[in-house]
Amino acid sequence: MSWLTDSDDEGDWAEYDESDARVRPNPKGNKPRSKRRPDHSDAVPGRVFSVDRGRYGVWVGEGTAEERQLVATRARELGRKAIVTGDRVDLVGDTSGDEGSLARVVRIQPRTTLLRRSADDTDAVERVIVANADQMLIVVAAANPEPRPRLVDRYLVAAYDAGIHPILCVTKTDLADPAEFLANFAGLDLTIVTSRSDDVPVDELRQLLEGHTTVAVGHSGVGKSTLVNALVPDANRATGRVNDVTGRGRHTSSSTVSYRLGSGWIVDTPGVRSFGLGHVDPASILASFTDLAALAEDCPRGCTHLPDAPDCAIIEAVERGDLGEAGRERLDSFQRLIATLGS
Ligand SMILES: Nc1nc2c(ncn2[C@@H]2O[C@H](COP(=O)(O)OP(=O)(O)OP(=O)(O)O)[C@@H](O)[C@H]2O)c(=O)[nH]1
Ligand SMILES: [Zn+2]
Repeated sequence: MSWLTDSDDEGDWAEYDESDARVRPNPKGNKPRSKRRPDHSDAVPGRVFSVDRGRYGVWVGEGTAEERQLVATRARELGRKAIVTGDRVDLVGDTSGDEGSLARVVRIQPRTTLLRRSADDTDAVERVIVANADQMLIVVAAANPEPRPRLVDRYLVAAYDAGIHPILCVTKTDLADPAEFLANFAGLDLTIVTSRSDDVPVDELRQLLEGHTTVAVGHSGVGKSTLVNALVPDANRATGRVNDVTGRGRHTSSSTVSYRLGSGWIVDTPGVRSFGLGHVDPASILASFTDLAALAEDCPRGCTHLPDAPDCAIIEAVERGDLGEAGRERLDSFQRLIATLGS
C-alpha cells in the first residue's frame, strides 16, 4: 500500500478500473464467474468535497475552464464501499453540474492516505475522516482555551499513523507566549506557525498549504474558523450545493467541509469531537521516526521502546549520545506518543 506516494499524478490511475479486478480470466472458456460490468470509459474524474447522507458534492475539472461542482449519488456497483471527503472518483450520468442535475459515482480511485479515528481508544472499529490528505494542520490556542500537549500528541499519532505530515499552528499568541508549550514538541520534525487574529500570517500559511490537501483539526474555540476565514476567499468555498438538492439545512450531519485554496484544499473537521486511537499500531508511529526505526532493528523481539524496556537499542543508543542532545528529546516525544496509545 502506497501511503506516502504523491497523489497529484492522476495519470497513474487513469486506466485502473476496480470492476476489471472482479472479472477473472476464465481458462475453461465457460460462463464468466461474475457479470461483466460496463467499463464506463467515458466517466469523468472529480474530487469529493462534501458528504451528506448519500449525496456527494464533487468538484470536477479543477483548474480548467470547465471547472464545476456537481452533486452525485453512488452507483449500486460500488457495493458497500464508503465514499469519503477527499476521495478521487469517476462519475457518469448527468455531469453537467446544472441546477438539479445528478451524477453517479462509479469508481473510487486508490487512496494515497486515509485519516481514521475510532470512537474511543478501546474501539478497534475505525471511521474514516478524510482520504488523500497529505498534511494535517493542528490548530491550538496559546490560551483560552489553555493548550493541552496531550491532545496535540493524539493528533500527531493519528497523522503519523496515516503518513500525513503535521503542521502545528498556535493561535491567540496575543494572549500568551507559547514558548513553554512548544518546548513539548522540540524533538519532533514539526512545522510550527504562530498566529494572532490581528496579524494572521496569511502568506506563510498559503505557502505551506498551496498544492496540498490539508486536513485542519483542533478543539472548539481555538480559532480555526478565524484562520480559515482569513485564508479562503468566499468564492472558493465549495459548500452548500449538496444541500440545495436535498433541501436539508447546511451541514447538519456532514462531519467535514472543504475549501479551495489555490491549487490546494483545506478540509475542516467541525463535527469531529473525539479522536479515538484504538485502531493505531505502534509500529506505524515508529515508522514515522526513521532515525529511531533504523536503531530499533537491533531491539529484542516485541520491544516496547518505553523507558522500562530491557535492552532497547533505541534507548541504549540515545544514552550513549549517538543521536546527540536532540536525540534525547526525540526519544522522549516518541515514547510519549507510544504511551498515548496505551493510556
Ligand atoms: N485574542 C484572540 N482571540 C481570537 C484569536 N483567534 C480567534 N479568537 C477568538 O476566539 C473565539 C473562537 O474563534 P473561532 O475562530 O470561532 O474558533 P473555532 O476554533 O472555529 O471554534 P468553533 O467554531 O467552536 O469550532 C472567537 O471569539 C474569536 O474571536 C486570536 O488570535 N486572538
Ligand atoms: Zn526498543
